[in-house]
This record gives sequence, C-alpha cells and structure tokens, in this order.
Amino acid sequence: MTENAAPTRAGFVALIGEPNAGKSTLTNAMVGAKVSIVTHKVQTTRARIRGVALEGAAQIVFVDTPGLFRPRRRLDRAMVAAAWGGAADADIVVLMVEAHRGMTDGVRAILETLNERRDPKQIVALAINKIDRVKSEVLLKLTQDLNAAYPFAETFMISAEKGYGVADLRAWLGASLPEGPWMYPEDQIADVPLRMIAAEITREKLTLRLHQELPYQLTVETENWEERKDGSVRIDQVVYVMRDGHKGILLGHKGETAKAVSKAAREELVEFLGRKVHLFLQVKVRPNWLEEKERFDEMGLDFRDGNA
Ligand SMILES: Nc1nc2c(ncn2[C@@H]2O[C@H](COP(=O)(O)OP(=O)(O)OP(=O)(O)O)[C@@H](O)[C@H]2O)c(=O)[nH]1
Repeated sequence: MTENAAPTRAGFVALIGEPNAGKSTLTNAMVGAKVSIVTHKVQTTRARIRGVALEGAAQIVFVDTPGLFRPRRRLDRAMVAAAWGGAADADIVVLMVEAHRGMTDGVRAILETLNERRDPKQIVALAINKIDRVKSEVLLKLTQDLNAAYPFAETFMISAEKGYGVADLRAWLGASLPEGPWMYPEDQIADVPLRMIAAEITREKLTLRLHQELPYQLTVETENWEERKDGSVRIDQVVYVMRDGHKGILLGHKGETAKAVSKAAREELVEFLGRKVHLFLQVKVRPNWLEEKERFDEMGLDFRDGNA
C-alpha cells in the first residue's frame, strides 16, 4: 500500500499575553531550542521573535511577542504595538493566561481588545499556562470564565516549563494552519538576526543579575561580528545605560558583575553557535537612549509606534 504524502502546511502563530505569562518559555519548548530569552522578570521580551517548529508536514512559525500591559514609556508603547502587530499578521493567535493569576485586569483588557479586533479569518485559541501551580477545580472555573468572555476556537491547559500539553497544542496548531509551502528551510529554527540573538543572550544574563529597575534602563547591541580564520567568532557588544551610577553597578566591585555576565553570556553563545566565541563587552552611558531611533531599530522595534 502506498501512502499519500500529507499536504504541507505553514503559517504564523502569535503567542500573546500579559508579561510573564510564559510566551518565551512556550516558544522555546515548541522549537526545542532556546530562541527567546526567559527570565522571572516581566517585560523581558522586547521585540517579536520568530521560532520555527516542524509538526509532521506543517511548519509552524511561532511569533513570541512582548507582553501586553499598560504602556508608559516610548519603549513600552513600541513593545505593545509590536505585540498587537504580531497578532494581526498571524494565522492563529494563542492567548496565554497564567493559571494561578486567573482573570486579572490585564487579561480583561486583552480580551476586550481581542473582541474589538475580531477577524473571522483568524483562529484564536486559549492556552492556560502554569497548570503545575494550581488545582484542577480552579482550571475548570477559569476555562468557563475565559470562554464566556471570548469565543475561543479551542482551550488548552499546559505547562510550558514542564512540557505538559505542549505536544497536543503543537499537533492542533499544525493541523489548523493553512495548506501551503514551507517558508523556511527545514533546519532553520529562528528568524532573528544572529547579532540580535547574541545581544539578547547578554541582556538575559544582565537581567538575571541586576536588581530593580536597572534591567529596564539598559539595552545591549552587537556592534561587531567577526568570523575568524580559526573558526571562532569575535563578538563586540555595547551595553547602553542611562547614568554614570548604573555603569558602576553594572561593572560591580572590581568588575566582578561584568565579568560574571560576560562569562555566562559567552558560555551560552558557545553552545548556541557551536564554536569558540570571544566576547567583548563595553559599557557606555547614554542618558537618552530610550529616545533614540537607532536603538529601536537595533531591537527590531518601530520607533514611531512609541509616539504618545
Ligand atoms: N511554574 C511554571 N513556571 C513557568 C511556566 N512557564 C513559564 N514559567 C516561568 O514564568 C516566567 C516567565 O516566563 P517567560 O517565558 O519569560 O514569560 P513571557 O511571557 O515571555 O514574559 P515577557 O517577556 O515579560 O513577556 C519564567 O520564570 C518561567 O520560568 C510553567 O508552565 N510553570
């Protein structure tokens, strides 16, 4: 008996939700590799990161968006605009809600916008994440409340971190995408420039080590990327901070913080790139970087989206 090959499918799946809902964790779990940085702090993801996963004959392009929240700064406004922009362009939107936080004001606001933006051509599904943190009775009630607020095509209960329900969600997404040719080569797992992934890795290490507001007041850029004859790569990055005092905190006593960050970032880059990496970090004080268009361009954000 000969088997008929299933038609190829391909499309975009945007993951939206409040900051910390687990969008980056799910993107990485779906792709099977770390393409988007994850921290326990909110608003880590700044731009749209695309991770590519294969599910049978389907190529699913996950769009990990910045969290949706009430924006205050130009950067925040551009992040929220990038998230909704990602959702508008997607074949399927998955709203991620944290099981233990439930129907927050933030989730209500997102549901309201989803209702306003309703597009009959787009499938919108619900993924209740972090189910490892709650009892099943809570989940039932939350599922009912959320489905009463928006007619979701399907509801999934998952733990992106533990992997529960992730395969079911991926299978459903693959089967729900439109038929069509794949958009990326079979072995491509991300559509983000390498220099940006490298900067994001360093920003993740900084965010994990620095306290309070500082992670939100810095940005990292890869300034130079040099392939060397011996197969290694030299990466020069700049960390922009807003004040002299920030520079001191970032460097730490005898430069120890900067050294630890640089070591952790380099180790991850070696793993990611599969070769030797020479990483050089420089810290520059730039009081106004949050109002500079070049900084937004480097992050893959639209500067004008931040206009008040
Ligand atoms: N217990 C539990 N924690 C999770 C789960 N999924 C994600 N987390 C944690 O939740 C935190 C936030 O995860 P992220 O993936 O960075 O969340 P995000 O939605 O991308 O966050 P933003 O970048 O702020 O938009 C991290 O500390 C994750 O380890 C889960 O299924 N269970």
